[in-house]
Amino acid sequence: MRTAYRVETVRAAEAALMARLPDGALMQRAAAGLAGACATILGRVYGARVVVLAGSGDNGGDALYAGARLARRGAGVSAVLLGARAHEGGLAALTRAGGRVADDPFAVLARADLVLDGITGIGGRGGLRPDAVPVVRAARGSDAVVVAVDLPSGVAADTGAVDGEAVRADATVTFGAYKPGLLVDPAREYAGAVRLVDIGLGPHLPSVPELEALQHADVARLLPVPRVESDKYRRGVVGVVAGSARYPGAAVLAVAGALRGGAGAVRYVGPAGQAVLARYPETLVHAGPPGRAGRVQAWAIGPGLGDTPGVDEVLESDVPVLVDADGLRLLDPAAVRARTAPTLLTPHAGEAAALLGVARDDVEARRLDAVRELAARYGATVLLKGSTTLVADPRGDLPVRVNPTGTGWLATAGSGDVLSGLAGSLLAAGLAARDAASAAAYLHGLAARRAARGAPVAAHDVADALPGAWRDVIG
Ligand SMILES: NC(=O)C1=CN([C@@H]2O[C@H](COP(=O)(O)OP(=O)(O)OC[C@H]3O[C@@H](n4cnc5c(N)ncnc54)[C@H](O)[C@@H]3O)[C@@H](O)[C@H]2O)[C@@H](O)CC1
Ligand SMILES: Nc1ncnc2c1ncn2[C@@H]1O[C@H](COP(=O)(O)OP(=O)(O)O)[C@@H](O)[C@H]1O
Ligand SMILES: [K+]
Repeated sequence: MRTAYRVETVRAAEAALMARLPDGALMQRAAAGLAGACATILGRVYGARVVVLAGSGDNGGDALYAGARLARRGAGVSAVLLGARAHEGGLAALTRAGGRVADDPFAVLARADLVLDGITGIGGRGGLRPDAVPVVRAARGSDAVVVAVDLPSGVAADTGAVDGEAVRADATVTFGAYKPGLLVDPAREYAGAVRLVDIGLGPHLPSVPELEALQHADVARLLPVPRVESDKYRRGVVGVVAGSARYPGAAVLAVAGALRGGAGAVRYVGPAGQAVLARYPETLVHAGPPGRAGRVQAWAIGPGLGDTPGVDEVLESDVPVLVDADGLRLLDPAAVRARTAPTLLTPHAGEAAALLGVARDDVEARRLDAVRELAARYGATVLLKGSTTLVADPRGDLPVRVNPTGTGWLATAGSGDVLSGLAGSLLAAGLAARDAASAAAYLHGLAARRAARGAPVAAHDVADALPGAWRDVIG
């Protein structure tokens, strides 16, 4: 499990740790880790040209001390000082080690092999200030590798928002703990490859993080396994209510996901039964309505539904319900809040925006806030799809889960339908809504990577790759 903590929490842990250490020890740990990471990136430190962009706070201090360490190993290090002052100790160390303050920032940047972005870290507010913008652009425009110190300067550590201009790093070396912005877009994209340097913060961090990202072993523990006494009903039956005369394909894709999700049987309910059977003869089909289709352990409703009724009826049931796509447009918020069995809503940014009554751009800029707000408002588990898929629980004291798998190739019509079926199937197999959502997103993203391997994929390719992804996860 990978975890991320808010700035306030990191600062409290740092204060507790610092109280037990000599002055400056923590910064030296950070600088040593940073210099080591830079040495790995450079390959050869001796003779390398390094530029340190130093802001006025401790983030600049880390960068200057790391610059000093690289200078002692034979790198030519120049500092570009941004802001009213520079970290005194860091600048003195750099000078003592043979580094110097650049007379012409643009000249040194044009020849740099590596640029350290130490403008702002967790103390940064808003985007880059105007004096930093041309310098950062010159760094990005050069051939140098740009390494962000703790965080890319200009991104919001707690939300992942990027208001204004920010550093686009090739790599980020972060200290003590991941911050949410390093795992959530849009900021995540600015961070490049993220490396965590241990500075001893672990024992001082609370047990519940702000965010958590599951890994293979975590997902493997969640996935259902048939037992000797299992039969298809005990494994769970998932009811899929999807598709319409206009969009029969959505029904086929949702069923395709559901068949690979661990339920023992898939019951399709709706007008696209023929199309479903033509592709998946193992499906139990029923024309509807859902209440007459027979018992299920969970419903997944919504993909390609058009205006077909059924959402109200499904929400009245006493089993877990997943609502996606058109179902989200048709649902009555009061009916969701009144439910006693779990509800899982799976909007993309546009659907989330409609549910919240805000603009789509607002959701994309602040995904973490949006998913939490939706979960609280609807009293439901919410899986917010997109470049960073997030899962929030209505219980606000649980960490939001961020999905680490996936690929931009998943942004293809119908892939969300596969995800709905898959997550619905995991619900029917008995997983809690939060686990079903995060395990489904994980497998779905992994399947897409396996299917794509750098080339475009269709939604049904993703469904076909799910058993392989499942095998990867359980090892
Ligand atoms: N607290 C600690 O014990 C440790 C802190 N460390 C480093 O210290 C950093 C935090 O240091 P600080 O609290 O001094 O804060 P920062 O250095 O992150 O930023 C604060 C400074 O930047 C200025 N600033 C704020 N927003 C700005 C903007 N948009 N553009 C330009 N300047 C801006 C502020 O006026 C202030 O001088 C961490 O990110 C990490 O790099 C590490 O050395 C590890 C130990
Ligand atoms: N930029 C992106 N990077 C990675 N995954 C993405 C991106 N955009 C969308 N996705 C994923 O692709 C799927 C698309 O689902 P959705 O928006 O419901 O499309 P559809 O309704 O056509 O099936 C979701 O799993 C989503 O997380
Ligand atoms: K930085």
